[in-house]
Amino acid sequence: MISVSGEEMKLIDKYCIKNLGIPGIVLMENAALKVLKNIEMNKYNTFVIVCGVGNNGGDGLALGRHLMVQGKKARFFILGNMDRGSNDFSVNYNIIKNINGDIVHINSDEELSLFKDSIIDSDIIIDSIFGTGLTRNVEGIFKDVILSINKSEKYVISIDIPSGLDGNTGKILGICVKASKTITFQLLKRGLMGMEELAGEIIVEPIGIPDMVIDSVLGENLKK
Ligand SMILES: NC(=O)C1=CN([C@@H]2O[C@H](COP(=O)(O)OP(=O)(O)OC[C@H]3O[C@@H](n4cnc5c(N)ncnc54)[C@H](O)[C@@H]3O)[C@@H](O)[C@H]2O)[C@H](O)CC1
Ligand SMILES: [K+]
Repeated sequence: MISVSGEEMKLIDKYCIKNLGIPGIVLMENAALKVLKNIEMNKYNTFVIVCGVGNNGGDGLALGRHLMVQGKKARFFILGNMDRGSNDFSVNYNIIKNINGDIVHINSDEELSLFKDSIIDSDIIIDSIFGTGLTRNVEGIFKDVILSINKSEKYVISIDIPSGLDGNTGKILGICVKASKTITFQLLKRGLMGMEELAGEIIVEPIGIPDMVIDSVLGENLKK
């Protein structure tokens, strides 16, 4: 099976959007539906969805919208500076606001303890904090949240990559979510290889990226 670095995945993403005209929001929606497909819906009713403000977070918001539409209880916890939200994250954030979604921004100890209480009452946690955009060690409130997720021993699904794991090297950057299942998009990220201990069951799901893009980007990189 082909494996890619986070950087290569971003180049593939960019090629799709810039050269083929497939909007990123379409890839994000496809990604969300592929995570939905891998959730045993009859088992879970109350979801806690933890979102960063990048596209990984956007995936979680889009997934949560589909869960809400299917009658599931979803509470969204947002981590990070909203002013730095990616465009596609913001599109899905606004939709959740418009459908009166239950959103909590974790900026204080008070909201952190609300988060801890919510995960105790939940059936399942969705980890959409960081994906291939993780750039440095996880610290502060992000670390506290991941600690709480891991302490909860709840069933956890990580979107694309367990948050805190470097998608290129497989290194843990400070702390990492311990997932029960990880749904990674289109191609296996190199950092996930052999990481079932942390990522749980790893499922690679295509999200509609044509092979010609992968051949062209990876072919280019192989030539370098
Ligand atoms: N083709 C595809 O594979 C698709 C992937 N999708 C999803 O997009 C993410 C990658 O999104 P990106 O916006 O590049 O980055 P992240 O969301 O992973 O995170 C970036 C976000 O987090 C901040 N950040 C980074 N490191 C830290 C840190 N240590 N502490 C705090 N904050 C940090 C950074 O500043 C950004 O704000 C990919 O994984 C997929 O889930 C698309 O949705 C669909 C196509
Ligand atoms: K994640």
